[in-house]
Amino acid sequence: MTYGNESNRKQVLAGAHLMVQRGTFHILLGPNGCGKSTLLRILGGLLQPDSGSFRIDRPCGFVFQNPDHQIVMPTVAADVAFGLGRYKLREAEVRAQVNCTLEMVNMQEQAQRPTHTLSGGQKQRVAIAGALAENPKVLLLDELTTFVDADDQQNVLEAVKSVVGGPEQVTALWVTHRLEELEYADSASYMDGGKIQFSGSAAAVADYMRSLGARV
Ligand SMILES: Nc1ncnc2c1ncn2[C@@H]1O[C@H](COP(=O)(O)OP(=O)(O)OP(=O)(O)O)[C@@H](O)[C@H]1O
Repeated sequence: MTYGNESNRKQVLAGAHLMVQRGTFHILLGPNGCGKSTLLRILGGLLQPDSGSFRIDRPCGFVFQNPDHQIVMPTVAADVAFGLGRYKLREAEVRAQVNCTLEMVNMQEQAQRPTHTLSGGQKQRVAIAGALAENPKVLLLDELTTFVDADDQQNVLEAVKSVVGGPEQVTALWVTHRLEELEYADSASYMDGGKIQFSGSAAAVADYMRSLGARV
């Protein structure tokens, strides 16, 4: 993947080979600027790569680092319902789907809350519920816990963990800088210089990170 034009080209991905098993929680780690978000955006169809290929289950739900870029409605329930507008569902069906997805992220008690009164982590869970409402096979989650406190971090991770797998075999690809989050993952990868440098179980990646001098 290359950004820029003829006079100012920047190659960001250089043969990033990533394989994630369906129905698992996979963490993607790597230093700032190594290309994690670019890879995620390509997988989510938000960016068109100039070469290479990939296969991914569809539909995919994408959740951004800053929930304020994703939450568009004044209340929690209205926001989760927003994306369902294009499916021509009956009102009762929308209500049922909203309730069900808010329960998945443990936000059912907050359905009528104004979204601007939520904490960062609660907003992330509303954004996740919005993505889940459309029954995605894959959740692409870009640094959701960067700006949240420890309690919210745990709540957001547990919300994602609880929807992974299951009868629908939902897969989560979670980009983060926070190494302690490896304990939630089934598997992980470390990316640097536009390439996947190492992939394996969460424990194997933790060992690899230690070998690079990280405290895990
Ligand atoms: N739209 C763009 N135009 C030009 N360069 C870009 C664009 N988006 C990203 N880049 C550059 O591509 C490189 C990879 O960015 P990317 O956001 O994919 O990295 P990242 O690993 O997710 O970084 P971080 O952990 O800091 O979010 C960076 O050098 C970034 O500045």
